[in-house]
Amino acid sequence: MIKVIIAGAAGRMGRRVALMVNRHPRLEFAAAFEAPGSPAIGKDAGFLSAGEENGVIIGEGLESVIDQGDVIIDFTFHKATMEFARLAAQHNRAMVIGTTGLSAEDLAELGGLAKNFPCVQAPNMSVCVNVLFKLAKKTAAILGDDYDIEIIEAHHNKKKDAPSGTALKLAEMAAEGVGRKLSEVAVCERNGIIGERRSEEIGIQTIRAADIVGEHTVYFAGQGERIELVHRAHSRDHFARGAATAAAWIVDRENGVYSMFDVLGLDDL
Ligand SMILES: NC(=O)C1=CN([C@@H]2O[C@H](COP(=O)(O)OP(=O)(O)OC[C@H]3O[C@@H](n4cnc5c(N)ncnc54)[C@H](O)[C@@H]3O)[C@@H](O)[C@H]2O)C=CC1
Ligand SMILES: O=C(O)C1=N[C@H](C(=O)O)C[C@H](O)C1
Repeated sequence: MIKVIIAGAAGRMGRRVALMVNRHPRLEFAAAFEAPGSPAIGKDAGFLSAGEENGVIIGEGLESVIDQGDVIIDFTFHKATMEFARLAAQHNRAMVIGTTGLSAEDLAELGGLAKNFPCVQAPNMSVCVNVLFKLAKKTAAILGDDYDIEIIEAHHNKKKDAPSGTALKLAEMAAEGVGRKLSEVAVCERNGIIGERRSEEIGIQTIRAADIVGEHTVYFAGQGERIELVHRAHSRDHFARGAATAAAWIVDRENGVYSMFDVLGLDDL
């Protein structure tokens, strides 16, 4: 069995990941940890996620549990994720990184660190969303420059980063489809007398409200008609299931950074 360490085990995602790891035939939930000072430290992770004790007591920080597992599943906060990646590189532990909000510098550092460990990093672990990424690129490529591309994302009011990592990836895929560089055409805010929309813009707008799990819509709008590509998450379980699938997949890989396209075999689409 592949032994899994869950980072941020008391979080919204950490709790669902614990359930999906338990259900996976090749994975064993071996250890869990939380941020120093978290009230969850010392509690049973199974009790937090499923209301039933499973004997995995939540530790304080990754160093306290890193020897107990083969692969770390991380849904925490970007600064913490980078600390875990540095430790994973030192101890040659595999990682699955679902945390969003990693900067371009963070991703460049991760690429260097991953010479010493294998890692799946993806802003969305859902099968349908990864198919949507491919559809966004293909649709943009088919429709070309005459269609305005706009993205709207909606999430719960506890989310810390904006736009969502998924919205940014959708924008990147659409930009690739029409041969644009996202950093040159992304527009994440509109307010005041902003003038007419430049045709090459890719707009990304954010909604934060109550308990919305996660919704993404990509508009391709032409004269008199539009296509909308939409994904709505009904719960967090499909993200967690994707992370468990990635954990079972990554342990046998060479060092390096992989995506969910690699895990799901979507790369050639
Ligand atoms: N890739 C994907 O499919 C998905 C990614 N996410 C991303 O996952 C991240 C977490 O989301 P949620 O679970 O909703 O947040 P959350 O705030 O409910 O959970 C994060 C957990 O990480 C813990 N944490 C923070 N710093 C830590 C540290 N230094 N050491 C150990 N634990 C630490 C927190 O105490 C908290 O329990 C966000 O970046 C979110 O965007 C969320 C859903 C799906
Ligand atoms: O914070 C969340 O909840 C989610 N975050 C991810 C993102 O930023 O794209 C994925 C999902 O939409 C849920």
